[in-house]
Amino acid sequence: MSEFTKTPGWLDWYAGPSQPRFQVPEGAVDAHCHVFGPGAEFPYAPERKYTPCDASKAQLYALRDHLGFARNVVVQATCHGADNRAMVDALVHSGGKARGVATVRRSVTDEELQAMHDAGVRGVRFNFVKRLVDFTPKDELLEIAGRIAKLGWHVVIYFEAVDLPELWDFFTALPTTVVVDHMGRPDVSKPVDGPEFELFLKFMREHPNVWSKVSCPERLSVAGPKALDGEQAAYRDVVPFARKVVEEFPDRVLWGTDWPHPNLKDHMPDDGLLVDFIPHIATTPELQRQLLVDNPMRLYWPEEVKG
Ligand SMILES: O=C(O)c1cc(C(=O)O)oc(=O)c1
Repeated sequence: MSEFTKTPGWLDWYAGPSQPRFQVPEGAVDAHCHVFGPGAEFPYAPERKYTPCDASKAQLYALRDHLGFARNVVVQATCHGADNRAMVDALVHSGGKARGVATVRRSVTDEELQAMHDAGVRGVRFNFVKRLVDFTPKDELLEIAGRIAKLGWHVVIYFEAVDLPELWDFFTALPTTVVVDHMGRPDVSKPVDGPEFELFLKFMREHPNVWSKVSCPERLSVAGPKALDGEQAAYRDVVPFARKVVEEFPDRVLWGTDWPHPNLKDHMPDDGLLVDFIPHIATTPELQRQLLVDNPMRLYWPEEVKG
């Protein structure tokens, strides 16, 4: 029994997701998902901002198989702070089918970084979303970035669109590939060709080392409809934003379920219907293959990519 009590109002992941109508290409990678605990085995961090339901590696890999994916990238969830044991445990029990993104502090040793590398970690996450983490000084993050660059890792950044101007100089100084979570959380009630999203596109245009996950329509959508009850046109207000990024930067985009969808307040999506969102944003088999196979393989399993 876990001694943890979930944050009030917590929504658990959707049990019994539907079978997607969209068949993902062979070898597809779910490049953004998490494990939570289980808390009794891998306790949540004292400094966490939320306490989730448990979401184990076995449940994650069952979802992978159900949706038709071949591999996962497991991103350290903030409820585990810089204790990467649950994520690393998921990687080492994946049979080589999962890679990971860790959260580390400057106190991490080279031996610990190497052990994580051996387990399949290929990146660190810097989080600037204030409801999720306490502030970390930029000099500490730059020091970490310099160290992990030597391992060939990349930096994943999570921030809100309104904070991009202030973070621009820091982001553009990072010495690695930089992967933006959830398109930098655009406000999709604003125009897709308005100044806020244009700044994000400019960030990607001017910096060829910047990639984006075109994930989390369930988080970004304002007008819906929700991916529930067989809805095949879910989150249509997010489509123009994600489609724009996929079409302009087809070789620098990734997609992930974001399972088990931390901190959703309004509803929990049916992950099968979330997969059916993909062909609305990557509209040709070629774009779908780049998004789901070629790009994540190049970033996370480069040794398996020929030529
Ligand atoms: O928006 C969020 O609440 C959220 C949280 C986390 C995390 O807690 O790690 O990860 C995500 O990708 C998104």
